[in-house]
Amino acid sequence: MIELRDLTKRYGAKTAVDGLSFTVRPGMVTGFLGPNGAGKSTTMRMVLGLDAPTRGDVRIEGKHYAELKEPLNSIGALLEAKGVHGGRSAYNHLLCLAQSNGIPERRVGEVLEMVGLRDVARKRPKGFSLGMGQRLGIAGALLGDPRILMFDEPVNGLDPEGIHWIRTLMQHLAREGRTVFVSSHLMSEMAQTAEHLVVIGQGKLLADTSMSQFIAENSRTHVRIRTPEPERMRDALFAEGLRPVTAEDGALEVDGGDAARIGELAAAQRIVLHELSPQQASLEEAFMRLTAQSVEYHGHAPPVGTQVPPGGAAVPPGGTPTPPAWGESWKKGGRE
Ligand SMILES: Nc1ncnc2c1ncn2[C@@H]1O[C@H](COP(=O)(O)OP(=O)(O)OP(=O)(O)O)[C@@H](O)[C@H]1O
Repeated sequence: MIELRDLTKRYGAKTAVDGLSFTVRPGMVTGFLGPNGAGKSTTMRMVLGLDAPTRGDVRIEGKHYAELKEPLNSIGALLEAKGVHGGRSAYNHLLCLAQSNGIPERRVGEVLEMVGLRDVARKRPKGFSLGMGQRLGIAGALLGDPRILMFDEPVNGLDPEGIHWIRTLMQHLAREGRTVFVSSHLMSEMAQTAEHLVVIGQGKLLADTSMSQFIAENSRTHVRIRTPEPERMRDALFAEGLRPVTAEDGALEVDGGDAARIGELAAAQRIVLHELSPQQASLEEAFMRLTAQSVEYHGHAPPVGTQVPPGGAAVPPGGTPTPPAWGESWKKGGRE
């Protein structure tokens, strides 16, 4: 378990982490999400005692990192895969780490096997691909057989096979009852990996919720209808108690509507349809809406599919404005 209480880090005038309080629990993968510069790496460095908090506290199994007797047995971390001595073989790199932490040498062979690097164990990491470097970093994290694992953007730059491997490994470690805390700036990646989500923006907690709750709240469907007779269709929908809105391209959109029922309604009234399609909001869109106000470096265009008026709420194209309190219900303490 990792517990953060009011964790804050300032660099001069910049507040990188701003009063974060949440708990990372064992037995599941917890995704730590936020746009670039949100404060994820700074938070993880404070967990490991590499950065001192300006205010607040973070504990691993109830202790500060510096108080852990055998830190590698408690928490294994992958912060930056490049932190490997390029001139030493992969085996010797891990052996040094093992010896300086009282870990038996046989464990080196075991972790190399686990990450699939046994055949290149005697090679120098200098010549390793990005994926092999990540695997070596993960081998180092697993060396002490820790109860807690923490990975900072582990899939960055990996090919699909590497991404699949890391995802499967994290889920396997969680099923063994370990605490797995993994950061990413990609919602789509986390949707397939994490059971729980902690979302931050500009150092502040935006959400602390289960993935299933996040999906349930964000997979609201609407039905899109295109017809040469929009007025008649609109009247027919209203008569059925449905409330269509007109999208920018003139299509009608019915929130939460049932496509089959709407099709039958159109047929009964002999209204010609050019399109009748159920639509689902993607989690990536939901994540971008949530963090839109707190993205540190905006590009020239707003996030795809959203328009954000200054200080206002996100508006899906042609849709109903999302209230500013969007997602409020699953902020902080939304665990079931
Ligand atoms: N040593 C430092 N000195 C000054 N500012 C820093 C320092 N480290 C981080 N920051 C700033 O703190 C903020 C948070 O950075 P951090 O690297 O923790 O974010 P992140 O969420 O990990 O981002 P990314 O996804 O881009 O890695 C950024 O604005 C960053 O520029």
